[in-house]
Amino acid sequence: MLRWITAGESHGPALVAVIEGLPAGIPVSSADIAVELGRRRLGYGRGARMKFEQDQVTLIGGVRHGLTQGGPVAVQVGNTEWPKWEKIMAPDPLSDEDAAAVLASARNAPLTRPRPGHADLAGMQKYGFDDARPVLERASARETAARVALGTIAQHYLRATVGAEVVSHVVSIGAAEAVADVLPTPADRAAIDESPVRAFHPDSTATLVAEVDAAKADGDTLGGVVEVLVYGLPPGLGSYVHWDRRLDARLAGALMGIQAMKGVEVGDGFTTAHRRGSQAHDEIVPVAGTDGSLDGVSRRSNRAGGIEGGMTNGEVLRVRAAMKPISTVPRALSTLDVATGEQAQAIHQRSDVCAVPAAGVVAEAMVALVVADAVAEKFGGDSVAEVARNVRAYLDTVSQTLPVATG
Ligand SMILES: Cc1cc2nc3c(=O)[nH]c(=O)nc-3n(C[C@H](O)[C@H](O)[C@H](O)COP(=O)(O)O)c2cc1C
Ligand SMILES: C=C(O[C@@H]1CC(C(=O)O)=C[C@@H](OP(=O)(O)O)[C@H]1O)C(=O)O
Repeated sequence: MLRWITAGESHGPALVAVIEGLPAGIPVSSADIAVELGRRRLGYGRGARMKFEQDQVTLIGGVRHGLTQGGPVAVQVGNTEWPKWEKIMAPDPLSDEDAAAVLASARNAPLTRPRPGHADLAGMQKYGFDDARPVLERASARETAARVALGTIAQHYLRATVGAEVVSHVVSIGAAEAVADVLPTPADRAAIDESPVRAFHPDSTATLVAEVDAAKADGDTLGGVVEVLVYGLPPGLGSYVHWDRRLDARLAGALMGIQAMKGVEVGDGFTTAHRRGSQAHDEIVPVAGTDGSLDGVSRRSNRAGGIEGGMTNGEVLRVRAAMKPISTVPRALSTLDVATGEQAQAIHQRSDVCAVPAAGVVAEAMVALVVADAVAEKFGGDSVAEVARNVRAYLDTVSQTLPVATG
């Protein structure tokens, strides 16, 4: 079982993340994590903050000379903007002089006009704050940098043990849909990252970019849909025996746990609900070996997205997440000022117009973490070699559970 947790605020000194339960021998370095964090910062429509702020990765524990050691792995993602926030976000009590300076600073002006759609108002009510600052500091999707750091390790674990690879792409932004003809494979990762909107089909990029430009020109914001695919998973990860062991349920929870995600689809999900059964399921076909005997099974389609009965079925895992539009809307929405009780316009200093491309990278991380957990649960093992051995032994067993020779 993998356990992991993140801590830290948007304008704090650093985010930290710890993951426990990984075997020894997973190759990973701070440079690998930095590459993934760089991917998360990209994307057409991101706000000014992404340009001037930088992530500083430090592996604090659990990794030696590029390999995990079997203990908890701790990662710190430092924030280069910290000096500007050092007093406003200071963990320790301030001297009278510093407290007076913070009170007078424009940067620390109380945020009393909560944004509809953000965590501000409900967070203030829940925790008893009269200022949205402490709420938005932790609700902010800056925290997803910590998840992507852990997701990098999860992806390396999947590659080293079961040989699985994760890829994500943007399916739509606002009302603009990407061309959907063939699914991307891991070989397409670099090409997808080269698109400013992380679209796979080259004809999609201009359409999606134009949608972002139009929203920006209108002082508005956008959401969209991202898809994550995992290639190379064995059948039998997750289980049908209990609701909280179902892999689809675990993936849905993890994806919905990303800030601003409001829908999750497994395979053809919502479309399948409109189909008849004969058009909904993935027919099973035997695969013959060179001598004509049964060598495996395959499917005529993959509408289920690689999961049946809460378990992987050996096909490509495919899930989507729907992101709502960014709630810090430049043409600010109506709210109340909690300091006066009067009608007001919601806070708007700066924000992303659209963060869907970045959300795809975060979704990859969440999927990798859930699938890595399911692999750890099924195969155990304290070293990568032991996990890989367990995987091979299981795959041999799986082929033996198929009916005997057909030919
Ligand atoms: C990568 C990413 C970037 C985001 N950027 C912003 C942003 O710049 N401004 C904003 O208001 N919300 C942004 N959000 C969404 C908020 O974090 C989110 O709406 C808020 O935490 C409330 O949670 P909820 O939308 O799940 O209810 C972003 C989300 C993600 C995943
Ligand atoms: C900092 C990141 O994203 C932030 C997520 C976010 C939000 O409300 O979720 C709001 C914006 O921050 P600010 O309100 O300070 O401009 C984004 O820039 C990041 O992704 O690293």
